[in-house]
Parts: sequence; C-alpha cells; structure tokens
Amino acid sequence: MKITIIGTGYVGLVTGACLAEIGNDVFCLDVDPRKIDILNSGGVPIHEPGLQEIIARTRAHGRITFSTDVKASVEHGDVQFIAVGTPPDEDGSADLQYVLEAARNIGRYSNGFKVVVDKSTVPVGTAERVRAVIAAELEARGLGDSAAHRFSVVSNPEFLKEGAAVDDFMRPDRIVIGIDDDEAGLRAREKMKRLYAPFNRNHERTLYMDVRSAEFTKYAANAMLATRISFMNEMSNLADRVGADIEAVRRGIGSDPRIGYHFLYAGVGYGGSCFPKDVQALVRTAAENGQRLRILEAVEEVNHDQKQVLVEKIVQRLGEDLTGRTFAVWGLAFKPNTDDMREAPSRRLIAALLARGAQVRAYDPVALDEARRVFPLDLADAPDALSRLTFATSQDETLAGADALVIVTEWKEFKSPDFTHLKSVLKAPVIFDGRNLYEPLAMAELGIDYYAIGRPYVQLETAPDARA
Ligand SMILES: NC(=O)C1=CN([C@@H]2O[C@H](COP(=O)(O)OP(=O)(O)OC[C@H]3O[C@@H](n4cnc5c(N)ncnc54)[C@H](O)[C@@H]3O)[C@@H](O)[C@H]2O)C=CC1
Ligand SMILES: O=C(O)[C@H]1O[C@H](OP(=O)(O)OP(=O)(O)OC[C@H]2O[C@@H](n3ccc(=O)[nH]c3=O)[C@H](O)[C@@H]2O)[C@H](O)[C@@H](O)[C@@H]1O
Repeated sequence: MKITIIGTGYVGLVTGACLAEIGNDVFCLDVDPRKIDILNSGGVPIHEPGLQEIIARTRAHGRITFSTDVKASVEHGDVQFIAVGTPPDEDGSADLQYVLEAARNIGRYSNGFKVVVDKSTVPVGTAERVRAVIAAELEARGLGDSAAHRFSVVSNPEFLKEGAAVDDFMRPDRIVIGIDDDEAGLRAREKMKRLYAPFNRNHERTLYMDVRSAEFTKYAANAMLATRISFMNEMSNLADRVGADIEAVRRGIGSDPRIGYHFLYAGVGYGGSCFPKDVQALVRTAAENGQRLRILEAVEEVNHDQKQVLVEKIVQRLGEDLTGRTFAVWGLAFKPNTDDMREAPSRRLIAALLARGAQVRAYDPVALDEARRVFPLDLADAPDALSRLTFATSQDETLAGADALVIVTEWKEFKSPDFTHLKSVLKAPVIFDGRNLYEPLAMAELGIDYYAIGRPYVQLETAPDARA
C-alpha cells in the first residue's frame, strides 16, 4: 500500500519504518530539513532500539523515502498519517497548529481518495477540525464536490512506549480505530483493515469505534497510567514516614490481578513528552466542557512535587547549602533506552542541586547530546550554575571524589555496579537512588549509606557493645 507519514519524530518514524518493513511503500515527510538530511545520509535522528536496522533495510530495498517535499508527499500516499507534535499550549491545551497545517497541505495537494489518519494524540473533536480544514482547501480549488477527491478522517491513536517503540508497534496490545460510518468511512475502514492485518492476523486486536471515542481513549489510557504512578509515589512518601517498604507493598498489591504488577514503580515522578502534556490537556478539555477533573489535577500536583523528593533527601542529609559538594548523577533521559529528555526528572533535579551551589558530573548512556542541548536552554539565566555542570563519558568517570551518587534513570547498566570500587572512589559512600535499584539491607552490609524512594534507611549496628 502507498503510505505517507507526516512528521518523522518518535511516532512517525517508527510507524513509517514498521509499515515499510512489512512491505508497504512509505514516504516520510518532515518540515525539519536537518532530520531529513540525517535520514537520507543513512542516520537516524533519535535513539530507539531496533529502528536503525529496519530503516537501513527498508531504505536499501527502496520501500522508504525521506523528503521535505510537501506536494510529493500528499500525492504519494492513499493513506496519510498525521504524526506531528501536539505540544502543550500556554493554557495546557494541545497546540494543534502542526496538525492543522498538515491537514491544510493534504487539502491543497490532494490528487485522489485519501484516508487521513490522525496518529498524533489530539483532543476530542480534532478529526472534525481536520475534516473542515481539508474540505475548505478542496473547496478553494473548486474540488468541493469532486467524487475523485473524497476523503475520510480516521482516528488511530498510538500507544507505543519510547525505548520499546518498534516492539510495541509490531506487537500491539490493541489497535484503536475511530471511523465514520458513511460511505467514505467504509472505504477507509477496508484500507485500515488491510494495512493492519499483518500485525493482527485474526483482527482480534482491532477495536473499531466512533471517532470521538477513539480520540478520548488515548487520553484516558495515559491519564490512567499517570494516575497509577502518582498514586504509588504518594504511597511511597507515606511509606517513608511510617517505616514501610514500598517495594514490599508493590509486590503485595500487584499480586491481585485486578491491580497487576505493571506500572507500579515509585520513583522521581513521570516525565516524557506525553504523560505531563496529555494529563494537562485532558484537564483542559474538561474545563472547556464545564467539568473539573479533580483526580487528574491531583495526579499532576503529586508528580510536580515528586520531582523534588530526591533533592529533599539530599538536603536532609547534607544541608541546604551544597556549595563545594560534588554529585555524580547517573541517568538523564526520562526513562531508559531513549535519548528523550522532554520533561525528564533529571532536569529539575540537576537544576536544584546547581541552584544550591553544588557541582554536578552527569552521565547517560545515550542522552548526552540531548543533555548538552537542553541544559544551556534550561539554565540560560544562570550561567554560573551551568558552568558547574559537566558531562562524563562513562558512569565510572562521574564518581572520583564525589560526595554522593544520585541515580535518576534506571538504565540496565546501573543495576549491578562494582560497589567496592564505587566506595573506594567516592569521597563518602552515599547513594541517593530515585529508582529503587538496590536492596537497602545489602547496601548497609556493604557500608553504603543508601537513600531510596519509600524504602527504609537501614543502618547496621556494628559496634560490639551496641549488638549486645
Ligand atoms: N513519543 C511518544 O512516545 C508518543 C507520542 N505520541 C503522540 O504522537 C505525536 C508525535 O509525537 P512525537 O513523535 O514524540 O513528536 P516529535 O516532536 O518527535 O516529532 C514530530 C515531528 O513532526 C514534524 N512536523 C511538524 N509539523 C510538520 C508538518 N506540518 N509537516 C511535516 N512534519 C511536521 C516535526 O518537525 C517533528 O520532526 C504527539 O501528538 C504525541 O503526543 C503518541 C504515542 C507515543
Ligand atoms: O502517549 C505516549 O506518548 C505514550 O506515553 C507512555 O509512554 P512513554 O512516555 O514513552 O514511557 P513510559 O514507559 O510510560 O514512562 C513514562 C514515565 O513514567 C515513569 N514511570 C513509569 C512506570 C512506573 O511504574 N513508574 C514510573 O515512574 C517513567 O520513568 C517515565 O518517566 C505510555 O506508556 C504509552 O503507552 C503512550 O503511547
């Protein structure tokens, strides 16, 4: 099938590559010439496991093209996926300017029947706006009534997770398709069914519904997941106060199949490009419709505060003024296996340490380039603070002479470091762990002062008279 993907970011590039991998003829459009140049010279502008290999393979077979040519992109695809960004506007609502611009271009250059797929996360009612924009452009070309230029707007939200995007796309839990039941909608449904059949042979995972419900489903899913995280984070703070272990509690509640084990990890708050903006946008949609979403307001507030919890633990142990202290920070990306630093908890945490006068030496396995780009922007008004932030090229390099190690992202390679070596190079054996990677008792036995999230601080009584 001939497919156009508008926007080659995390979602667009993965969708395009995966659709090309199963044999489609895919044209990827982006307005950013830098991204297109990288892709055309064999590179991949983002880090996503498995993606580079698929792109190299499909490009070699001529099944995927990258271009900034808008007209050619519209003419290419019978199916046009809109996968552009929908960042938060100043009031928290989703900014639809890129989506509507993509729609305008489709109307401007359409050369036949088009299935227009909203893949971006967009508020309820957006498909209608996309339809109106395309119709207005066709009308302006005198093609308003042309049967040959019919189109249908489909909502097909994406549920992939960064760091596991290729896998999630290739093996989806479900494929949600919101579609109209008019004649163009029925034609679109046949195309969508054929397109997704290889991922879903018996079609048992495809959920057809009306367009508004599909748009809403995406927000409700992210809101539910964000709620679980804020719930566990709030429980972890209480666990700290009452001397319980949130990891034991997690296992205790997760064993109930109605709760389940997934997505119950307390930490330094959720980040990324989606939960923060989608929770905000849903709160905004509700407000526009005369309703308050009180649970989601609290989810956001708890998440905001959670990003400070590790700093509070550091201040409690080392004092408010951190001048002259050096911190080794492991992990900058908002989660492992990605270079994405949008809303990453590391940004607030590092800024807070620097604001208290500390030196920070940070390391991340893949997000260093992105970190070098975002911190100067975050700290544009604080050049002195920025000058106290340096980046190391290995986790070990951060440690020498540091007053403490701070863990922000749970990369696999941080899970089992050589603790004896770590102790010998740190100035003092102290770890602040925002991802609960280690066992408090084991740390105490190793003589490491270990502070985690919602887990007891263990101190062994080693003096002989104290044991008696
Ligand atoms: N990142 C993720 O894991 C997921 C994102 N989503 C949603 O998918 C959408 C895209 O997200 P990302 O891929 O993360 O965004 P992104 O920011 O990585 O990529 C968006 C791309 O669209 C391009 N673009 C903007 N306007 C354009 C236009 N008129 N024509 C062509 N290209 C244009 C930009 O240059 C950029 O490369 C958002 O609505 C997001 O909420 C949904 C599920 C997962
Ligand atoms: O709409 C989106 O963009 C996507 O948002 C999330 O995916 P993503 O943001 O890539 O990553 P997650 O694995 O969901 O993690 C989000 C944040 O929550 C945090 N998290 C996750 C799980 C957990 O138990 N605890 C926790 O603190 C992570 O550290 C991370 O900061 C959803 O999981 C995807 O289904 C969705 O498609």
